[in-house]
Amino acid sequence: MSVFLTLFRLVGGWLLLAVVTGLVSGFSNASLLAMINHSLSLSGTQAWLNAGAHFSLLALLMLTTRIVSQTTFMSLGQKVKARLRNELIQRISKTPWLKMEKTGMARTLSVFTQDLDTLVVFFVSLPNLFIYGAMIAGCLIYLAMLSMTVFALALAAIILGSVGYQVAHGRALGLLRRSRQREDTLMQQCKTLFDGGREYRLNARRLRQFVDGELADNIEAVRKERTHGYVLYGLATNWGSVLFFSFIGIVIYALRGPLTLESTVITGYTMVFLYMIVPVEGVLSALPAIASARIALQRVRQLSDELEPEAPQRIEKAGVFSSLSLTEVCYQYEGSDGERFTLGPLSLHFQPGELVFLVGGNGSGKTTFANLLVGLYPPDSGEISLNGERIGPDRQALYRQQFSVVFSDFFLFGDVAFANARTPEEVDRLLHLLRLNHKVSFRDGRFSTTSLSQGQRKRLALLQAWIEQRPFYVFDEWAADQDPEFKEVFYRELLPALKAEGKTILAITHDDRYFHLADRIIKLEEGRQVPVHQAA
Ligand SMILES: Nc1ncnc2c1ncn2[C@@H]1O[C@H](COP(=O)(O)OP(=O)(O)OP(=O)(O)O)[C@@H](O)[C@H]1O
Repeated sequence: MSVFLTLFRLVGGWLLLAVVTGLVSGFSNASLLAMINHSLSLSGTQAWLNAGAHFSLLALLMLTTRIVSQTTFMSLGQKVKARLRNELIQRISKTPWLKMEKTGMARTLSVFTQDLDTLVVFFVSLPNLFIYGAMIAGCLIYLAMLSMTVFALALAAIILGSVGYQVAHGRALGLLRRSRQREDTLMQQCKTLFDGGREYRLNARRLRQFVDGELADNIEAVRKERTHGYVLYGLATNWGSVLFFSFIGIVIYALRGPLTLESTVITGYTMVFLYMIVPVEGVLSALPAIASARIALQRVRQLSDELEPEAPQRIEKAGVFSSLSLTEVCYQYEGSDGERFTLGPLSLHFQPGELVFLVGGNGSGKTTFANLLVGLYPPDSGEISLNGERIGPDRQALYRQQFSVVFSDFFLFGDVAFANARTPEEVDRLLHLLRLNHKVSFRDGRFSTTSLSQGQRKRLALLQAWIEQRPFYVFDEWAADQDPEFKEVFYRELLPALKAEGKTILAITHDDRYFHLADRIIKLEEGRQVPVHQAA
């Protein structure tokens, strides 16, 4: 029932319309049967004509309500899908980066595609559920009118069928739920197949191990769980059919004598029973769609809950950047194997126009510090102040807008968000300085191409950051994949030019031959700041 309540919340009155028209269609369908049965005993032209007119009206009602129900359910399926997609996208866009990182793209994509499609399939099967359900209910009422004893027997068969169905259903649901979780892993594994595509091609053994091992095992596990789940549903459906036919057989052949049923009454029963075969099987085969939809909705809701949005943000304009302070700031990773890495406690101060280098060995916490500094990771303790004001949870978004970052694994956009922050002449000048002017042009806020070498792409990412005109720049090992000539340009021309504009720069670097150019060097070791011993 919770599936319907959730869907009702999403589409409201339209769902009610689709359900009611479906029920009307089903009941009018059952009434048609009663009418046909009744008409067989009529005599006289007038009586036939009257019955014919009733028949036509009822048939028209049954058909029009069926069409309305089917089309409404179908369009509601797409509506729910679009609505949930929008809700999820809105939520993702408001989720702090750390939560997104933890949730992972594979699971999100899997919910976005498979689970939402499952809901659409559910909506497609809903008309049958309601129309057939009402037909069965109508037929049962008609049966009750014909004979209460036969009706009681039918009810007993239905109860027996439901108990059997529930047993299979509980087991099948568990299997389907487990297989859906496996599909997330499968999605992640397919991503690995692409992300590591080059490395796999260069290492055939690794590729085979992955494809024939983990990946094949998972595909097989999904196949088994799905097959078992659906076979159980199939068995439950057949159990329903067996009961149904046994019931028909018992009533028509075994109870005909004891119940002293006349052959005209028997004809009536037979018609009702035969009429019920299609709806009974239709309802039984539509039931797995409800189970799948329930799992899909649970997964959508779970993802939505996990993607908890940031605290409501204060609407205010940032003042001119004058200082940034970190006081006793700490951040800790909780590794899955219980291993922990702690950054801090760190107390640091930054001012406009400062060029600061952040150095330290691999794994010393430089990138973690950059994420913390720019507000992508919230500090576990300590505080960050901008222009002397503490940055609370309600000012995180505003705080982040102070920074332009080129991460070591940066994402290169084809356009620039703040195209007017620099003039086209300034952009052209920097394109020249970055030696990109022969490759890329910048028009109407877009770059002509991003199909460049890795080093060139990184230069373009720097250009984008520069165009944004933020007060604080962070470069994570920006020069690592630049040629020596361009390293010179970066350290001796670009960084000083940004500094001359009054920008604060934190550059994570291992290039010790340029360390003397920094105003200050921060060195990290195992997450803690240590003194720098710089060669003269
Ligand atoms: N997502 C994560 N979950 C758990 N631990 C992490 C995570 N990311 C990094 N770490 C751990 O935090 C430590 C610091 O990592 P970080 O990436 O900040 O180092 P770094 O100084 O930037 O290293 P490098 O010079 O190699 O880029 C490492 O020991 C790493 O194992």
